[in-house]
Amino acid sequence: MPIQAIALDLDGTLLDTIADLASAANAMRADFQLPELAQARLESFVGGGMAQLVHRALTDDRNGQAHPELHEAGVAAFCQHYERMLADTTQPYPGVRTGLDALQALGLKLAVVTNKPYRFSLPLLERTGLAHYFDLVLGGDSLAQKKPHPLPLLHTCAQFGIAPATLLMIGDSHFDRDAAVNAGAPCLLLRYGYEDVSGLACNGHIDSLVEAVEFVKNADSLS
Ligand SMILES: O=C(O)COP(=O)(O)O
Ligand SMILES: [Mg+2]
Repeated sequence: MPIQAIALDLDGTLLDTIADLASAANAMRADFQLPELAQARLESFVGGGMAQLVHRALTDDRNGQAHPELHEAGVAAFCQHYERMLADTTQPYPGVRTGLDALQALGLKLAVVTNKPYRFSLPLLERTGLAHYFDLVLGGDSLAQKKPHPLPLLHTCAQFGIAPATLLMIGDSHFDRDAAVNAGAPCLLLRYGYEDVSGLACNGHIDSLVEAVEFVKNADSLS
């Protein structure tokens, strides 16, 4: 069955958000008298949504769990800072607009399926001029579960009236790949994002969204 719709990840896939995310995380750390962390370190903490990022950024540990009261204060501080610096440097990656134009021209429905909170996701898409491409935007807090749970992708399929095997997930992390596997959807991974995905099995590794266009054209059956 051919591909009928695309679910796109946001951070590290459509938008290069890391400088603004890192600034907000470091501003939060400064509020708690914690020293600044390198952007590359904070980049390795992104992918599992804001609550996880705040745990990791406060503890400087991938598996860290901040004390619940500290975490709650950290989330409030992070939100306040990120709201302010949301789109200071954030830009679409090269090839994103060309790729979205081409995918849309193929008649595909497009969705954003991100673990980022919705309150930041839609404004970022609007401020970077990408919002008009999407029929559906799901944040990490839009449903009861987020990636790698299959629910956001299955919800997207239900909204579009399509089968999971015809929804192509395009992302930059194991959260995206695992969500696709769990939903029974095919998946392409971008190499330029926030995780080294070279060792992750999927339907293909690409360097630009433009490369996804050929993949879709050639995809007769991926299930
Ligand atoms: O908010 C995150 O941690 C990651 O967001 P993403 O799902 O768009 O990569
Ligand atoms: Mg991502």
